[in-house]
Amino acid sequence: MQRPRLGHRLATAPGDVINVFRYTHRALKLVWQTSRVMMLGLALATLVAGVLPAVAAWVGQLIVDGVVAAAERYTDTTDTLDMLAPVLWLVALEGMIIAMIALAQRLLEAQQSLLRARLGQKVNMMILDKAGQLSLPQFEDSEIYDQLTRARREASTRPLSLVNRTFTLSQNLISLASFAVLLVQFSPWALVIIALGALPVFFSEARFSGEAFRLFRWRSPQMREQRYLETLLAREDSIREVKLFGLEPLLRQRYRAIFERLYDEERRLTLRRTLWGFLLGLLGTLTFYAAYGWVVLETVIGALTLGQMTMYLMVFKQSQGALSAGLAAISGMYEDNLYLSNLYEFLELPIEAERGTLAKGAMPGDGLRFENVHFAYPGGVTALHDISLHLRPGESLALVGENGSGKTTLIKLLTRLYQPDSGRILLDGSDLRDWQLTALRRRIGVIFQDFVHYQFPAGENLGVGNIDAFDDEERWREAAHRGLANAFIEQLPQGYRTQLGRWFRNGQELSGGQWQRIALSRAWMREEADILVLDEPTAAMDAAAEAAVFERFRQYSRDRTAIVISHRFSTVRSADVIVVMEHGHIIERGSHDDLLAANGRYATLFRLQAEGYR
Ligand SMILES: Nc1ncnc2c1ncn2[C@@H]1O[C@H](COP(=O)(O)OP(=O)(O)OP(=O)(O)O)[C@@H](O)[C@H]1O
Repeated sequence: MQRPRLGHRLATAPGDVINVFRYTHRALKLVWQTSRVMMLGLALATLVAGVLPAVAAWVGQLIVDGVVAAAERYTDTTDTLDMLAPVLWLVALEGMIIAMIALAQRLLEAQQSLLRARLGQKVNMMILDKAGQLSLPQFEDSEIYDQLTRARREASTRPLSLVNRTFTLSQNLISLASFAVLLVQFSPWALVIIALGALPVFFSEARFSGEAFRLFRWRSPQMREQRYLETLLAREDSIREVKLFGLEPLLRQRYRAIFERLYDEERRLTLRRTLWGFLLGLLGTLTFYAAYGWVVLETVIGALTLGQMTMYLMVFKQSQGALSAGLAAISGMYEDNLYLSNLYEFLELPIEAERGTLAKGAMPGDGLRFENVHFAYPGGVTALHDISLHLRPGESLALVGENGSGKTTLIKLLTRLYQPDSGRILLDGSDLRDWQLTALRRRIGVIFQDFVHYQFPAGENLGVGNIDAFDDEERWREAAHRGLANAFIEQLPQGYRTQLGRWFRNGQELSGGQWQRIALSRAWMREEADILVLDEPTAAMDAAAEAAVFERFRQYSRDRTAIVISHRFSTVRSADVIVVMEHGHIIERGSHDDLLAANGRYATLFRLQAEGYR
């Protein structure tokens, strides 16, 4: 495995630097859109928290000088309260300023935490929206999957972090400017000393942020693998097999090994970051004490009053704090920008624009045509070669062939989950590409062999088959009747309202065959669909159930085009056309009787299966 190229380059050219910060304004805009009130509140609280410390330092100076002056004037006969009154007022003022700073800080934190929640939700929704727009080939691309995972893991907190840092930076810049006004009166060199102390840490932090980000990117495939192993070890649908095969130790060992490898890199980076942070941080301490000595010296020789000395020391300390906080904010912004680049990379993935506009074909009633269709999966071998076939409305087609011969792929093309590499697929005389996707999908009802077991109530498990009738209980019942699921659903504790699956409270798990009946009924939710496709719908059913299912299927699909994929010839034989596929080619086609008479592949397979039943 390749080690990450850590620390290989930081943005150095001016263009790069600007580029690195290019997401800042987008993050600001995002927060602005999320809540204007809170963003303005944040800005105000930041301003207050930025200006007040300098004011407090200045009042502090007035207090000390006031005390010294009072002490000088003090004699036994003076009215103490009268003399101290101005100083006491100043002390009260200082107390109020400190209270205001505390209030501003609290308000900052409260608004940040509320914004964090809203913004996290917003970014997650953006990611999920985008995920919904990706095409199937994009989903199957592991690079894109990594991008999605990275975006989901880190991106939701980054926009707010960026905004907070922008504000922290402004707050510290304001403080720094106000401190500078005070410090310049002491000496302009004081500013130079402070800057010299803080810059080295800044550069090292920026460098390490870049390295940390590259490490994060480099390890996203491993993180994904780790998550997958977690799923295997902790999900009910896999744990049964994992337990029976005794896979736990092996999987846990893999999980640990990935962690060790990642941890090793992380430890190296953390150690280096800490060491450099400490060494360069010493410089800051050193410059502070140099300045300290200088201020003390000036006071001793009488150039500064005691009050001024107290103020300058405080201002020195606080300017240094403000400068390093400001610089840390900049390097943090750089880091946030790197992570946001991930998010925006994902959000800006090109998606195929919908070009189709047709809601009706050019030749209604022509049915379905495949014309010399070729197709290969991205990066895979050719799965379909030169497929041509024509199905008229009302005709039924059965697809048979060995595993991997291309039957399901043909259906995926028919439903436009993938596009042919060459050739055309026509519905009612118009290319599928020219059809409006929603209009096309409304006409087709498909149940794939790996249909989803939704952890929803039974009725909704049917409702998903037709989003327009999702909640329609009448339609659920009708569909369940057609799919032979009504009998067992009605016996569930809450009938159609019974939660299915084991994930949630009171969930009822179904048998494989019962789930298949649910899936079949789902297909019947699409009353307006005139093309029905069942990809091995009855594999988990007993023979009697299968016979009953197909009896119903024939009854209800009489005026529709029906496509069935099955390995059971008893199911297949009644279809109008049977197509035999092998390695992506159609090798035979015809009715059951034609194919038996031709005595080819179909006849051999049919006899083989019939033998088995004898
Ligand atoms: N998503 C995919 N990406 C890449 N290759 C795929 C993908 N799905 C299927 N294939 C490959 O395409 C070929 C045809 O697969 P397909 O699923 O169409 O076969 P099938 O005839 O439906 O098989 P089965 O009877 O096992 O369901 C196989 O060689 C398979 O490895």
